[in-house]
Formats: sequence, C-alpha cells, structure tokens
Amino acid sequence: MHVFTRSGVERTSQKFHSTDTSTVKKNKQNKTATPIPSRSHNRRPLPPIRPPSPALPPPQPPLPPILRSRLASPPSASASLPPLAVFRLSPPSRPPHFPTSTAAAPIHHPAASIHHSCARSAGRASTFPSKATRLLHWWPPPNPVAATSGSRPCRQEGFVRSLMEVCAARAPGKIILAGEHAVVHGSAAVAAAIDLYTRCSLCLMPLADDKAAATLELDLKDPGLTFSWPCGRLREVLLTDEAAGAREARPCSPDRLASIARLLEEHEIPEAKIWLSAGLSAFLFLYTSILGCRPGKVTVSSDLPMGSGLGSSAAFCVSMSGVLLTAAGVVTAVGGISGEGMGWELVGKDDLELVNRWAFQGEKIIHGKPSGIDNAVSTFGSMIKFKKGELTNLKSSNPVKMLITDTRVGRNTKALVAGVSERASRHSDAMASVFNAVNSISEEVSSIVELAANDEIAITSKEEKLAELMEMNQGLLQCMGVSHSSIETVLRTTLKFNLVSKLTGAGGGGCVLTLIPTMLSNLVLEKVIAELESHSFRCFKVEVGGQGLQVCQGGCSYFNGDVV
Ligand SMILES: Nc1ncnc2c1ncn2[C@@H]1O[C@H](COP(=O)(O)OP(=O)(O)OP(=O)(O)O)[C@@H](O)[C@H]1O
Ligand SMILES: C[C@@](O)(CCO)CC(=O)[O-]
Repeated sequence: MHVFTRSGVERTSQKFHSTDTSTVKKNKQNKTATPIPSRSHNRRPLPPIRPPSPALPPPQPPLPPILRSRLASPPSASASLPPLAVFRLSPPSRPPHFPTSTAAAPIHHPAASIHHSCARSAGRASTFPSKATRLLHWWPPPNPVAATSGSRPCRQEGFVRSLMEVCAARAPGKIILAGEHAVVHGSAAVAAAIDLYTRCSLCLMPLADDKAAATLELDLKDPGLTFSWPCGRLREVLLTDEAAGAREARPCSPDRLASIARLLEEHEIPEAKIWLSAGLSAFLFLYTSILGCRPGKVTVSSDLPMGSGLGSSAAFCVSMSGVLLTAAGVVTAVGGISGEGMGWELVGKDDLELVNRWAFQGEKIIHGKPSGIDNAVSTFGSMIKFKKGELTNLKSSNPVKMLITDTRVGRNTKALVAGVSERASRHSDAMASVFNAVNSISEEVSSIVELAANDEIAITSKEEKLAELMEMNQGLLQCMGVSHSSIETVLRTTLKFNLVSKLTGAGGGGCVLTLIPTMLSNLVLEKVIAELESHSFRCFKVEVGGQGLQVCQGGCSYFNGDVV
C-alpha cells in the first residue's frame, strides 16, 4: 500500500470573481420532487427528494467522440452485450484518441479575440508552421544553456526547451465509489481513475521581435472556442512578465483573480457558454504563474462530458499543470507506457506531487472549496482512499463491474458544494452525523474492495456488501440535498431489477453508478440499459483504476493543433 501526502492544502474557501456564473443564472432544472419506490423485499420508500440548491446547469455539449464508441447501445447497434465499467488495475490498452480539429470564425475585440468553432469535422488551415520550419525559426536557441547542453538537456527551471517546443499531457477523469461531498468536510472517500482523458498540448512560440504581435492562444476543442490574448495586454493587466517560479504551487490571490476576470470580460464570452469562464480563469492563472506572459498556443480536447461528475475540471487542471510544468522543465517523463505506442510517458512521484499541488490551485478557482480528491486521483491514477489530503492506494482484488449512466442534466460542482456547506452550517449536529456515517461507509468500502474473493459465494457476498454501502451512501447524499429527479429516475429504474445505484461526483444531475453483480445475466443487463435509455439517458463503459497523468515531451507531433 503506497501513501502519498498532498502538502500545502489550503482549506479556506475562495470567493469567485464577477464572471462566476452561479450568481448569474438560476437552476432551471425540473424541480419536481420524486419519491423512490420500495424494493420488492419490502424496503420502505425513501422520502421525497428536494432538487439541489442553486446549481447552474451548463448546457450539455455534444457527446465527446470517444464516448460515442462507449455507448452501451450505439444508435445503430444491434442488441449485443452492453459494455460496462470494469475495475481493472492495469493500465488500459486502448490507444489514446484525438478528435479532429474544428473550423473557426473569428469575432474581433480590440484587446482579445475569441473564435467560435462551427463544425467538428471541418478542416482548418493550421496556424502552426511545419515542424521543420519551426526548428529553423527557433534556431539558434534563445538561451545559452540550450546551446551548450545537447539536444534534450534543458531541465533548468524557468527555461523552456527551444528545440522541442511541443509537449503534451493527458489526465484521466474519475468515479467516486463513496464519500463525495462529505470528503470536503473531512470524511474519507474512495475514488478511481477512468480511461477517459483530457489532453492539453502546448506549442511555445518564439519570443517575437515584434512583441506587440505576440499572443497567448487557447483552443478549446470541446466547446469549440478559441481565445487569444496579446501578451502585452496580459503583462499590463496582470502586472507581471516573468513566471515567479514553477517549483512552488502558489494560490491565486483575490487581486490576481480580479485581474483575470477583467481579461475575461474583454472577451464577451457567449452567454450560452459562460460556464466556461471558471475553466478559463484557471487556465490564465496556471499559464501565467508557470510560464509568465510568453507567447504560446494551448490546445485542449477531452473525452469527458463536462460538468457530469466524472471530474472534467480536475482532468483539465491536472493535464494543464502537467503540460506547463513539463514545458517549464520542472517535470520530467520517466518512461514509456507499454502498449500505448503514442509517446505517452509516466511521471515520477515527486513531479506528480508538484503537478497535483498546482492542479489543486486551479481546482480552487473552478470549485471554490475542493477537497482535492478529484485532482489527486486524476494525477496519481489507480483506486484511492482520500481523507484530509492523505491518499492511500487501494489494490482491488476482484473486478467490480459498474454501469455509468449519464442523466445529461448539467450542473455546477461549485454551487452544489456550497449548498452542502450552507446546509452544514444551518444544521451542524445533524450534518456532522451524516458526514460521520459517510466516513464509516468509505472506510468499509475501501476494506471490501481490497478483500480477495475466490469463489462465487465469496464474490457475491462481497458485491452484496458493496451494494448495500452504495445504497446507504446514496441515502446520505439525499440528506445532503444533492440528488435530483433525474438521478432518482435512474435509482428507480435499476431498483426494479434489484440493482443498486448511487450518484457519482457532485450530483444534481450528471452521472450515476450502478453496481453490476458478476452473476447478473446479460439479458437482464440489456433490459436495464434499454429502460434507462428510454428515459434519454446515456449508458457507457469505462475501464477503472488505470494510470494518472502522462506526458509527451517532444517526440509528439502536431497536425492542425492536435497532438497526433
Ligand atoms: N475540456 C474542457 N475544456 C474547457 N473547460 C473545461 C473542460 N473540462 C472542464 N472544464 C471546466 O470545468 C468546468 C466543469 O467543472 P465541474 O466541476 O462543474 O464538473 P466536473 O468536474 O465534470 O464534475 P465533478 O466535479 O462532479 O466531478 C466547466 O464548466 C469548465 O469551466
Ligand atoms: C463533490 C466533491 O466531493 C467531489 C466532486 O467530484 C467535491 C470535492 O471533493 O472537491
């Protein structure tokens, strides 16, 4: 059992700036209370569920391409065996997926610009020179260290490699088996990485003679938007040029957050995509803190549905921190991943700790008061128990099958976390008991997943215990006020088949986990999925417990802004 410690965790909540959308929009979700029916073996019906307190539902973006291939019932597929989430502690063998680039129509602004992508599949003339041209353009290296130290030598802080200016990182999403929300208040939680990734790639531009022309560009493939800021404007507003040192993760001060908000206001982000502003703030903070105001282009693409409980914000912050710290020369790859063949490499433990600390600072901008579990599991991978910043690796001895159902109801983690904290301050004793009960559940779940079950009876008994704990955890999440009528529909549907489900992540919509017993017949499973999908939910499979952050240092190449 390995134990990592996340140091430097700040538990004070940070007030968000004026672009925080949770105050702008109200939750327009269906607020009808829906009771759950009792199970066949005489369980009492649970009390009606009140919809979560102020959650902002971002409009659900189209399904990421990789998820389309994971749908339990692809639109045109015949009724074959539906795929499931399987806990597996080996790294996934599926090669990474990179979506195609998008077409853009620019909207101009004097200080900053934003481009809206029109079609996922349409090609776009690359703004990147070919690799050969870039090398020529960059020669001789701008730093004397590079000139004297060989082809891959530049590992000094503050110096960015000149010959291999392209690097990339990818970080996985996660599911939470037990303990969400309570973990923010000090309880234990159990989470596992899934094999859906967010990828960030970075191309550092030459420090142009014409400083006025230098820009920082961010291409977000999933919402289909490109943002750019003149580096001069960044210096002017952030009152900084140089990165203050990437080796120490620093929090974003309220002043800096206010300056970042000013930079974002200049962009006039479309109202329908205003929920992106939290991620943009995290990006500007991480980029300028780690690399200063130097010109570059960052491209982000993700397999994860955003704002659905699968840790998209953590995967965004971890992959972003990973690529920036790699470019800054403070994080180094330690070796390849067998079977991947795409140049992804693992990162050493100390470097992962640093990435995790930076990502946590980014998560604080997006979430307000994160526990740190999402960025920890995205950074370190595997299955973990997390309590008060301490992480314990869990070795799952039997595969545990989970079906993931995306209710497609958008919500906002920050608002949901704040809602639970408000309830905790209104009913401190009652909520302390709820958090305490969740802590016991998570501790028990973490012991059970490590138990080796060697025959059908032992496996069934293990799964029954897990199911009961998941059911209890879901009941306590309802007490916290983070369930939703769509989640209740999933619970009700799976309960008809005697299957247990619980929400995963922040709740309020998003994704739900259903434990699939090893002995369940495929026929029954198909019926469950068909019924879930008849409610317009999406069911899909993931592999669980794989690697965390991976980087690609040079050696990766670019086409139209995507790493290929
Ligand atoms: N690929 C991406 N591109 C741009 N922004 C992203 C991306 N992924 C996440 N984000 C940012 O993170 C926000 C979603 O974070 P949120 O915490 O609400 O959901 P989540 O992390 O998917 O769910 P949970 O925290 O419950 O696991 C988005 O609104 C956006 O600001
Ligand atoms: C809801 C929460 O517990 C998990 C979100 O994935 C928030 C957190 O721990 O930061």
